[in-house]
Formats: sequence, C-alpha cells, structure tokens
Amino acid sequence: MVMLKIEDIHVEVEGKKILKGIDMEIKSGEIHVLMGPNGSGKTSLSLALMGHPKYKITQGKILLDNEDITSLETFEKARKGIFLAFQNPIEISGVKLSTLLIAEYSRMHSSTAQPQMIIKQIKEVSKSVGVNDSLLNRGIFDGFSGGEKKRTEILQMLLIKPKIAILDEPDSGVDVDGLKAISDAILKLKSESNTGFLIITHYRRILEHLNADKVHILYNGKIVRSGGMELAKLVDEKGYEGALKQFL
Ligand SMILES: Nc1ncnc2c1ncn2[C@@H]1O[C@H](COP(=O)(O)OP(=O)(O)OP(=O)(O)O)[C@@H](O)[C@H]1O
Repeated sequence: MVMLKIEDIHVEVEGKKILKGIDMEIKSGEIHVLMGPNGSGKTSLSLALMGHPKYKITQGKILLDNEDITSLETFEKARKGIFLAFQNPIEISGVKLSTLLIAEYSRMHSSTAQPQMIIKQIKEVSKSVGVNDSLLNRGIFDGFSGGEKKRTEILQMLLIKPKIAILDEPDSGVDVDGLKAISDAILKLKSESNTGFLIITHYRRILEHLNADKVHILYNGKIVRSGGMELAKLVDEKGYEGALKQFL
C-alpha cells in the first residue's frame, strides 16, 4: 500500500509564510479533496509537494512509503510516482504535444516501439477524455482552450498512471461532458492502478461523480476541518464564509 504522508508542512514563498503546519495522509485508492477560499494556500501546497523551488518547505516532512522525499527535485518526485495537474498549465509552443506524450508513454511502458505505434495507443486513451487528435500536433497547450488544457492534463495522468495524483482544480473551465469524462478517468485510475488522489476544487459538482474519502478545508494556511462529503455540501450551501463561521 502506497501512502503519501504530509507531516507538519510549513511553506514560504518570496519570504511570505503561506502554509503553517499541514498534516495529511493519502493512501492508495483514496480520494482526498482540498477546498478553501481564494488565497488560502491550496496551489502553494500542491507546488511545494511537487518541489517547485519558489515554494520553500521550511519545516515538516513529506514521506512516500516511509521514504523522506521532502528535498527531492521535481523530476525525482515524478519518477517516484507523484503527478501534478496544474491549475494553469503553461504553454510550451516549441514542443509538440505528441512528442511529450510519446516520451511519457515510452518511459511508463518501457516501450521501444515505433512512435507511430505508440501514437495509436495514445489516441485510444485521448478519445476517452475527449482530447481531439488535432491537438496532438500542436505545441504543448499552445492556444488550447481552458477545457482542452484540463482534459489534456488528465490524458497525461492516464498515460503515466501515477501512484499519487494531485489535481489542482481539474473542473475549472470544463464543460458538463468534460466533467463527466474527467471524473470517469479518475475513477478508472483509482480502480485499475489504485492511485491515491488529492483533488483541489471549489465546487461540489465534480464530487457528485466521485465518492471522496475525505474533504479538508484550508483557511489561512491551516487545515481547519477534515471530514466527509458533508463538508463540501456545507461549503456549497453556506459559502466559505458561512462554513468557516462554524469552525473558527
Ligand atoms: N510566487 C508568489 N509570490 C508571492 N505571493 C505568492 C506567490 N504564490 C502564491 N502567493 C500568495 O500565496 C497565497 C496563497 O496562494 P495560492 O495560490 O496557494 O492560493 P489558493 O488557495 O490556491 O487560491 P485560489 O483558490 O485563488 O486558486 C496568496 O496570498 C498568493 O498571493
């Protein structure tokens, strides 16, 4: 059983304290949801977990299967099976999306097959998340719509089959069909690869498709409440302000 254990993580950005002691345990096959008002530190947590150099972990530890991975470089964390789908993926116009996906697929499957063969496999998976074949020939995220970016990140996740997937607002800018496709992809990976998830969202809509194991509410750099789906329902009905009044 794989487990990501976050122990008392404190994070600073540009000298500003953002996270002030976060604890969490995500086991294989579990879906954890992180909610919290704008600016509470959700993206900072995801970037710090993945090793972004600007998001400095000043205290605490990240353990993957009891191994301390706190100070590893981003590529080392990725190789150990941690995946991050960005809130706002950046465009890399000089590299074709198909080149990136073929490289990811080849490494994941230790495949030495010809790129034409690999791309056939990739197209099968991309169909399932509604990524149009024409996007594969464009630069990475180059001019992609918001929803196309989100679907493409999920396609990468399906090809990589990570142990732990951190998804930063996978539901933002996605249409109703996209939301269903993304939720189905999460459930497929959970059941087939036993991936553990940390999903950042503001909305209960995506959670209607997923049976989340835990919901955490982040406020001002601290988790102020953890519980079940009733927390997401509370936020949906009362807003963060109303919900937080009950915890603080
Ligand atoms: N590179 C940076 N430089 C300065 N401040 C930063 C930087 N990155 C994040 N912050 C600040 O850290 C705080 C937390 O930001 P973060 O993006 O983690 O919030 P969030 O909970 O993900 O918000 P949202 O729901 O709006 O996406 C904010 O006040 C933000 O302005």
